[in-house]
Amino acid sequence: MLLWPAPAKLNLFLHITGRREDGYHLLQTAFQFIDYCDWLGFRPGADGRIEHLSPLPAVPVEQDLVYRAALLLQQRTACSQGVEVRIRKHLPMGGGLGGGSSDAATTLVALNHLWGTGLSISQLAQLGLELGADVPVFIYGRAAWAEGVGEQLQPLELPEPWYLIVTPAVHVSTREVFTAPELTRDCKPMTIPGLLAGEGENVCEPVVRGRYPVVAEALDWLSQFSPARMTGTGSSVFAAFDGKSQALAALACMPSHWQGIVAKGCNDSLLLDCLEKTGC
Ligand SMILES: C[C@](O)(CO)[C@H](O)COP(=O)(O)OP(=O)(O)OC[C@H]1O[C@@H](n2ccc(N)nc2=O)[C@H](O)[C@@H]1O
Ligand SMILES: Nc1ncnc2c1ncn2[C@@H]1O[C@H](COP(=O)(O)OP(=O)(O)OP(=O)(O)O)[C@@H](O)[C@H]1O
Repeated sequence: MLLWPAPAKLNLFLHITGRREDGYHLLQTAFQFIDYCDWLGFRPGADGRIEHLSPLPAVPVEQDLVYRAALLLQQRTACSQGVEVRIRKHLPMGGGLGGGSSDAATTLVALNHLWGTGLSISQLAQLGLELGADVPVFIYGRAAWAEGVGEQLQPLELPEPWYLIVTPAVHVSTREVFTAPELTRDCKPMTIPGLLAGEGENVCEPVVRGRYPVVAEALDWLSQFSPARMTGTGSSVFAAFDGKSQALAALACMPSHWQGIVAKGCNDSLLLDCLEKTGC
């Protein structure tokens, strides 16, 4: 069975410029992928059943984004086929690396191909947005400048450094951060040249630092090697290094109760590479 990658993302900065009427926050962010991923396997079947063969311990199957993505595509395209899905989960959950969203995106892209449902990439991205604000960027698979709730995307060419990503053992709820009264919601609009000149920060960082001291500790520890920042609403924090060996050397000093990943920044995601290689 072909395994499909569902890579992680980093938010290189994250600003909030306002709020929509439905309460969702208007963001500016830059997404870049890393070459570290979950792996998903799909076996299509004729009987219409969607079976999740490797459910996640803490997530009921009906709430799993892989199951929800498969069901959504099946229903919207009136597809009569089903599928057995297996996941090899590597990405930490609730870490701000977008693992659930990426699993959903890979499911939509893979099943659209395997079921022959014929949706365009932009139709898949629109469908994905119903599952989560981060899903569209994973469907397009290109590093991007994002606005709106993260669905207005412009491709970006960015340096592709090695990153050390540290995930302290704490689950940060995205909803909790976005409802925090102390969150800065009135950032002045930034521009792509500003990003490339090094401007930008993650406005969720002070909120998470204040509420989860272990994230503050991880940021402070990582900053001794290279400027460190939180991705998304945390809990993962990351720093860029010139080479893999420097990132691995820092990882070797990391306190053992944290999870650390050394990975390369990618402007094209592993999913996109896989589609290009297989000619899908
Ligand atoms: C923080 C980011 O990871 C940055 O990339 C994303 O904006 C979050 O995207 P996501 O995990 O796909 O988020 P969703 O599953 O759509 O939303 C989770 C919860 O976060 C809040 N939320 C999310 C995104 C957004 N732009 N504004 C919000 O207020 C909403 O209360 C929502 O109920
Ligand atoms: N396939 C899945 N993988 C991971 N989490 C899932 C999945 N399906 C549903 N979830 C739910 O989504 C929540 C967020 O998981 P995820 O790993 O995407 O967090 P995250 O990286 O912080 O995401 P984001 O930055 O997009 O908020 C989990 O706590 C879990 O309850």
